[in-house]
Amino acid sequence: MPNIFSYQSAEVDWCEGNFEHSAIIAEYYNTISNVGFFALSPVLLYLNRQYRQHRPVPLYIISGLLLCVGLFSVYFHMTLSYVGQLLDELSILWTLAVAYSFWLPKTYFPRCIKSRKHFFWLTGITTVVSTLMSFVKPAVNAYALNCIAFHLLYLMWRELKKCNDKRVHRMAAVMVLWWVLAISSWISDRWLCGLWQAIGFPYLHSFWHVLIAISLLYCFPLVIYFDVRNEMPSFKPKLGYWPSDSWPVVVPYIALEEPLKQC
Ligand SMILES: CCCCCCCC/C=C\CCCCCCCC(=O)N[C@@H](CO)[C@H](O)/C=C/CCCCCCCCCCCCC
Ligand SMILES: [Ca+2]
Ligand SMILES: [Zn+2]
Repeated sequence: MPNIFSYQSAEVDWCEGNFEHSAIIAEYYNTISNVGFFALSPVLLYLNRQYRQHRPVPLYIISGLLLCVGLFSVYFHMTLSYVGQLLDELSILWTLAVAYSFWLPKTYFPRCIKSRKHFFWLTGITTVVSTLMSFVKPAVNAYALNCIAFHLLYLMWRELKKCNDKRVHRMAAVMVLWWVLAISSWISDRWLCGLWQAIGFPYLHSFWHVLIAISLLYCFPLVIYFDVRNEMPSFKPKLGYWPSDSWPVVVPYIALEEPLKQC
């Protein structure tokens, strides 16, 4: 029986050639391109610090989980081991589960769920079952995870229908654009590897890492914006860009404004 920790024991092998740039790192560019996930957490925590002061638990837990996603993705591409692949996929699954538990607006709860506490239990049980099922055919897991993005898009669209702020709509459009580029790179690497190898550019999966990290940079402020609007009625969310609106490269964040108090 092959050792599940051994190099190249995973079901999946990405298009980039193995051990071409290092004797210990199987896919060199797919490994180093995870750097974005390590930057994402401190950026989210720092820029959204007003939100963090009022709702520290979700932001700290999600930031920690994003670091795990980066770490396990590095381990996976470095070794291409079976354990690496499962850790990579399961860390994404649990990050999504925690994000949904904290941030899914109550209006989207199934009818039988009466409170967020019950929703926590539902997501917890669903995620444990999915974790067990993920061992059946690990190669399918990534496809299932990518499908969740379509549900996220649907949620964003429903929430945007209730929002008149043009800047927020623009930020959502930019997020979708980055995601389309990201998912196109992921699919191209998976399905058209022969073509990319033939032209000597089998690096699309590293582009996916960078592009999905950028789309998350837009996705989280949007989620925070809707959370403040739905769950923190004493504040008004305000979209800002760091370092300033006029810079060519900017990072979005959410500031909290207290609506004028009536005496
Ligand atoms: C109300 C809900 C709020 C949800 C907030 C979103 C939380 C997103 C959390 C984590 C996503 C991390 C995805 C990074 C993957 C990096 C590792 C990787 O590349 N793994 C591959 C193998 O190396 C593996 O094949 C990839 C699997 C697919 C993962 C797809 C995850 C879907 C993420 C949704 C992203 C939303 C962005 C914009 C949505 C339109
Ligand atoms: Ca490879
Ligand atoms: Zn990857």
